[in-house]
Amino acid sequence: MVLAKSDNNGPLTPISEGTPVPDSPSGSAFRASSNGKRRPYHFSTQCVTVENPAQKDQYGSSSVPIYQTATFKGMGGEYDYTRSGNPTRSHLEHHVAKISSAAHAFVVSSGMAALDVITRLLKPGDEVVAGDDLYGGTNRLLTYLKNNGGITVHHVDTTDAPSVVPYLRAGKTAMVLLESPTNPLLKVVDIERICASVRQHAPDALVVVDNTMMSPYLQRPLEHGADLVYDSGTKYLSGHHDLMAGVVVCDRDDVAQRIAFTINAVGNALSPFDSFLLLRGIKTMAIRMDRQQSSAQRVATFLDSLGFRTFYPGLPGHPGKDIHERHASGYGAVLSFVTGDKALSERIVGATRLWGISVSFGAVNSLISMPCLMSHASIDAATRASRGLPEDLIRLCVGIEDPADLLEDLECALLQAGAISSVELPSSGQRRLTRVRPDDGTGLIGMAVEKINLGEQDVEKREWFVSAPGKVILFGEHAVVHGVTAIAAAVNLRCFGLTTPREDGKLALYLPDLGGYEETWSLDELPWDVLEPLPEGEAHGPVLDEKLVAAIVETLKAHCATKTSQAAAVAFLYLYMMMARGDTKPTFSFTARSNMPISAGLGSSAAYSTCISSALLLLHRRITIPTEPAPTAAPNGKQPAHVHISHNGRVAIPKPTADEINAWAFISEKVLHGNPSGIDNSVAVYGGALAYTRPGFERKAGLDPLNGFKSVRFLLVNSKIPRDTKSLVAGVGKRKAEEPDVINPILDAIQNISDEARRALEDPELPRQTLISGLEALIDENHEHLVSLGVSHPALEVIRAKTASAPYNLHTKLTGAGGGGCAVTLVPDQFSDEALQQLVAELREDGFDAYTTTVGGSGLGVFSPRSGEDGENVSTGGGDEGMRVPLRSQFLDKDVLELAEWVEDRGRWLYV
Ligand SMILES: Nc1ncnc2c1ncn2[C@@H]1O[C@H](COP(=O)(O)OP(=O)(O)OP(=O)(O)O)[C@@H](O)[C@H]1O
Ligand SMILES: C[C@@](O)(CCO)CC(=O)[O-]
Repeated sequence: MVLAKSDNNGPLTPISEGTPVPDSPSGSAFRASSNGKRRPYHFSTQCVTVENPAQKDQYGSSSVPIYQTATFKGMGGEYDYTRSGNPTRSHLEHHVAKISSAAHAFVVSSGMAALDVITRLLKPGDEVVAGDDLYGGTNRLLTYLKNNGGITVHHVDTTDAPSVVPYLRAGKTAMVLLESPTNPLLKVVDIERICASVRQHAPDALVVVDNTMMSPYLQRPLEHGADLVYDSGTKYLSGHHDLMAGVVVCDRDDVAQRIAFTINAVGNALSPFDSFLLLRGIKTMAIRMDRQQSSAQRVATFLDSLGFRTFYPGLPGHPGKDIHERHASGYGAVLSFVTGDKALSERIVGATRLWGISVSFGAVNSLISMPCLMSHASIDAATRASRGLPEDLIRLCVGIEDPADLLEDLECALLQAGAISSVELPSSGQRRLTRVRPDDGTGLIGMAVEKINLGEQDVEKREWFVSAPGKVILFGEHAVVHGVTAIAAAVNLRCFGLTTPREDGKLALYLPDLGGYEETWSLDELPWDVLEPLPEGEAHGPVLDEKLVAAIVETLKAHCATKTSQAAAVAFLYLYMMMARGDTKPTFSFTARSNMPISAGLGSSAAYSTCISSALLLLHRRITIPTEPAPTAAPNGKQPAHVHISHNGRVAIPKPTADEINAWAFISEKVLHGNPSGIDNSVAVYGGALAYTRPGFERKAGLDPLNGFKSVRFLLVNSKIPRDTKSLVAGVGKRKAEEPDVINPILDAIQNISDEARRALEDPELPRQTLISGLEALIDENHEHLVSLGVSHPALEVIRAKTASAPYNLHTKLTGAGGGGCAVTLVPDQFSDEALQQLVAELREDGFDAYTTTVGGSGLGVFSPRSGEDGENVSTGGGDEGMRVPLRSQFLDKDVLELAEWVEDRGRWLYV
């Protein structure tokens, strides 16, 4: 079938040469216009005009007849056997190609059959890159091929386009499988960008898109560079849940020939009767979907306004909204949300009446389901957890019922399940729905915040600059959370924080590294009514005030943060509020920038936590930083009276101050990481290299400085696979609780490794070569244990293999939380700079980032008050927020590569 392409909104563009020009308006993709030129019909018009000019009906039937026959008489005719071809099916395929603006279309017996036909293009040894938030059935078929077909499958977060690149290998990657938006988390994939990366790095690979969530009405991925698109025709195309069908479309003739061969060979083409039904369903597709998606938008807005975390690309805060809008002309009719409690979600699903409990979507009837119990149950619980699929997720597939009925039914179910409560407002008599917090079942979220009389503001009048390093864990990550000793050192990559005073009574947070997050709060917007202030002189306890965390999260909802920026903002506001004393609340802007990769296992969160902790302690006047001792003036006023020994600012911040900063940085880490061991913030504050054992376990807790690392070179390689420390740490904790007999011996073995490394580093008699080769052996051993703990990742194994291959023969382990992130490689003294450069270049070619580094540098630094002239009390005059911006504007303008040097050059820094 050869048809013309359409633009993004549905109409077709002029027919290309060689295309058969249809002679009937109803079979054509074109309409006449007043100037005599033919113009394309709109999508909904095309849907109803089912006529194939090459296939005229002998009686002029206005509906395509069902050729319910297996065989056709005679020889040499167009059809002989329905497995190979059938007129009803041909009509349907012509029609599907037309509305998909594709050159070729095929219809088969189900959506999974469509994927089966496509994956038969693969051969043993091929690699497939697929998303990590896939439809359960797709996942099942890929797992089958992995186990039985010699195919390697890499599950990658395709919503982060750069993270796909490390897996694209010319000559190896044969297929990249995408869904956008994903089902059921509605994450958006940048199809166009990934297609471009595939063309660059693995030009022979086919990009295949499962377009079922959108249908050809809303999205046509062939126009964005995909090679093959398939749909489960059971969904929007048919629209009535009365048939199963799959659709494959493509433009490439060679691929189409191979697909046609497979369909004929395996015999899974769609039956004549189902072809007729599907053809009939398509006629109303556009009008059905218009109604469905407008209702979906209302439902999503309703849930979002109640404070449920709702996933729908049509909501203003959806992180993939812009990308989605570039690829599609609507947001579809599937959305999902979480309640915070699996049992509560089950009660909600069970309480609905109009929303049918069913798998699948796309039908005229609205459906509700819990993916973890239904459509995604074929993915095991651990994999679901590792892919971030919440167990309490509810998916809604919106139909064509009256939206008012749908909303009312949902509201009743939420009320009946106890997810919301209805309060009558005495003033107006109106009802107000309020979400009930799932953890205690009683407290209400979203209550009006009391206006707080802040009284006189006492604002510091100067800028404060702080900085803290990232870290590399050499031995003992994860095990350290459970009381094992770990060895870590500061790296020369840092986070920098700057406070700038404001005179407008507001607090602001600027996080340029997190997608340019910028938020300003009036102090009375913060949930002070939930805060239980720390009694004067008392330290924060070991447990977070979860009520306050939840209230801050709730406050931030209105500000539409992404998950990462929200976490950073919650930590900042939590510390700010907890540190506040009485009515003395400083107002300022805080800006953080870092020159290390974020969420890559190098402790970016601890560096950030240390920066906010020290800045907030300073601004709340809970600590003071000593001024740099000024050289005493000589009697003649010209020469210093005594020799001023330069320590480059080191050891200038006293230990009690550093301890206080570390304690609060740990609180921030708790907000960000759930159950941190405290090693990352300790390195960020104290710097150097440390052996760290967490308090509260059987071993003696402690924080012992270690020597011996300073001269060792390391290579840090960032796999660029994003991952979440919080869930990785939680995953290991869960395994330890469930399989103590497996996990505890691993933890003991890691303790032995840390002990051995420590002994070796502290042994002045040990020959250098023995030390290095001993550390290499321990690196290998430790990595194997981390693999057994389940925190490695294929990309980390690729990095290990590469660095271990000849001529390099280096030893590498994952560092930090794993699951992606960074690997650390020990670079022996004799290893040449040329070889190192060559290795770095090759790793970069493979899509990784690599940095050479030495470890053990300074910890927390604060810009000395005496040398702050650069930024003190200089007003720009034009500041729209009533703030002074001299340092800040320069800080924001600096290229990340120049940042460290520029910051250092500002003046005198004092370090722990
Ligand atoms: N420069 C920054 N600006 C703002 N927030 C930051 C910055 N760096 C880190 N963060 C916060 O820390 C989080 C990253 O923490 P995560 O634990 O995932 O990575 P990491 O600390 O780099 O790795 P690891 O803990 O495994 O060593 C971010 O999501 C963000 O909330
Ligand atoms: C995985 C972990 O051991 C290191 C993260 O950098 C967690 C921790 O110690 O907090």
